[in-house]
Amino acid sequence: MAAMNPDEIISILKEEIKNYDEISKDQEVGTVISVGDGIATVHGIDHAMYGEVVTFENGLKGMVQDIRANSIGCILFGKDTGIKEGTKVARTQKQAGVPVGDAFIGRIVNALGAPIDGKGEIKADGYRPVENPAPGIIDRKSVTVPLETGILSIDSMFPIGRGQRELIIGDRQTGKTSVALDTILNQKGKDVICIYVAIGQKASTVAKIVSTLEKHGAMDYTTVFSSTASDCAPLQYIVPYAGTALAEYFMYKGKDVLMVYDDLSKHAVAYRALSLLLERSPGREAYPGDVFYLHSRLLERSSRLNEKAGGGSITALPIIETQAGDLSAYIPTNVISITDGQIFLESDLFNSGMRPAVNVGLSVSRVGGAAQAKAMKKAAGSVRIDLAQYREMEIFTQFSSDLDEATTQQLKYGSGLMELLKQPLSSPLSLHEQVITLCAATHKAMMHVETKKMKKYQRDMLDYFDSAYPEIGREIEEKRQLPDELAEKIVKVAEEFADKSR
Ligand SMILES: Nc1ncnc2c1ncn2[C@@H]1O[C@H](COP(=O)(O)OP(=O)(O)OP(=O)(O)O)[C@@H](O)[C@H]1O
Repeated sequence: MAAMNPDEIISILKEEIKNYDEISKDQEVGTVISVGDGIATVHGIDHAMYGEVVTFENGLKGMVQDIRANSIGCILFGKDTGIKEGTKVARTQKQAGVPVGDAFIGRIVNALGAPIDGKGEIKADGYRPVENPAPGIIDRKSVTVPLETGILSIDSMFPIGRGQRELIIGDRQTGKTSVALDTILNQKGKDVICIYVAIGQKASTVAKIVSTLEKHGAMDYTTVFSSTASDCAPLQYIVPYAGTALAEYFMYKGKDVLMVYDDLSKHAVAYRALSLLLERSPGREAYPGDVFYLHSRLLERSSRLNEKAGGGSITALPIIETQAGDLSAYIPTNVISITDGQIFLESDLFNSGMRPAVNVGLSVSRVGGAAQAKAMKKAAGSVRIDLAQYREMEIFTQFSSDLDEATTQQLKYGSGLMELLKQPLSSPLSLHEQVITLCAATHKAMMHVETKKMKKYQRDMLDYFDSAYPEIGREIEEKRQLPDELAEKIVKVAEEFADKSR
C-alpha cells in the first residue's frame, strides 16, 4: 500500500473530530442492533424521550416509539435499506414535528409535510410538534356555529357544528369519502380551511380526490396530506397527527378548520403492524392495548377555542370502514364513543339507489343541534319521525295489497321525502334551498308529484323561487329564521308553482 501523505491523514482526522463534535454535543449516540419493516432497535441511547426524533448515519430520520431497559425501538420515516446492524444513531432532543404555514394551503404534502405535488418548496412560518396536548376545558367554548355540509339529509337531521367531531361510518363503497368531499366543496367562500388526510389509500384514489377538489376550485382553501398504501406503517401512523398539527396552527390563529381523516380503520391497522413489530403484546383483534388512546388523543385535539385562547376551531370528520355493517366491532365502537355522533351509511340503502345512504335510525349528532340555523330547525321539525314511521310502515305493509286511504297517503309522503333526500355527487344545496324544500314537503305541497319525477320537480321549484321570489331566499340566508308568515308564504308559492306545472 502506498504511504499516506501526512496532510491527508491530518485532514481525515480533522474530519472525524468535526463529525465527532457535531454528534457528541448534548447528544447521545447509539448503534442499531436490528432493523426491519420500518423499525430499528437501538442500543446505547439511555435518555431518549418518547416521540423524540433520532438521526441515522445516512441522514434518515426516525422517532422513538418504544423505550425498554437496554434499548429503544424507533420507527423510521423512510426506507430502511441504508441501515444495518452497527449503524450509528444520534439523538436530536427535538420532538417530531412538521413545518406549518399559510403557504401549505392548496398543496399536497406527505406525512412529514414535504411537498409531493411537484410545485416546489413550501415556505414555512413555523414548526409544530406532531403530538400536542388537546386544549383544556378553560380554553374551550361550546359549539354554536354550524358547519354546513350542503347535504340535505345531514344538515336537516344530523347538523354539525364548528368544533364538533362527527364520525362517518359504513361498509366499503357506501359513499363515505363522497360525503366528506361534498362537505369540503360546500365550504367554498365560507372562510373555512380544509385539510384532507389520506391514510393507507391507493395513490390513484388520492389523485382522483385531488382532481375532484381542483375541478370545483376547492384546492384554493384545502391542503391534502397523503400517506398511501405503499408508504411504510410509521408514515401512515403519523400522518393524521401531522395534519392536525397544521390544523392547530390555523386554529390558534383564529381560523375555522375542517379535518377529514380518511380513514381511521387503516390508521389502526398501521398502528397494529407497528406495535406488533415493536413486540408489544397483542390484545383484542391483535390490536395493542393502547389503541383507544391512539384515536382519543387525536380527536380530542378538535375543539372550538374561546377568544382568549385564539378563537378558532377544528371540526373533525373521521371515517371508519365497517365489515358487513358491524358497528359493534372493536375500532368502530372505540371511535363512536370518542366522537360527538355518527353518520351511518348503509350498503342496502346505497344499493337500492338511496344516495347518500344515510341510515336515519342509527345516525345521530350530539352537539350540532345547538349550532343548527333556527330556520332549518323549524323546517326540519318532524322529518326524522316521519321517516322513521314511513320505514316501519313500509315493512309492515309490503305484502298487503289493499290499504286504506290514510296509509296510502302516508306511504306516498314518506317515499316522496326519501326521494327528496337523494342528492347527486358534488351538488350541495344552500340553506335557503334546503329550508324551502323541507317546508314545501312537510306542508304536503308536493304530494301530487310522482316519486320518479320528484328530483326534477324539486329543482324546477327551487329555480322558480329564485327567479320569481328571490327575496324569500335572501331573507332566509340573512336572518336564518323562519317565522310563521314566511313559512306560509313558502307554502303558498310552492302551491302556486304546483298549479303552474300541472
Ligand atoms: N350521492 C351519490 N350519488 C351518486 N353516486 C355516489 C354518491 N355517493 C357516492 N357515490 C358513488 O359511490 C362510489 C363509492 O363512493 P366512495 O368512494 O365515496 O365510497 P367509500 O365508502 O368512501 O368507498 P371506499 O370503501 O372505497 O373508501 C363512488 O363511485 C361514487 O361515485
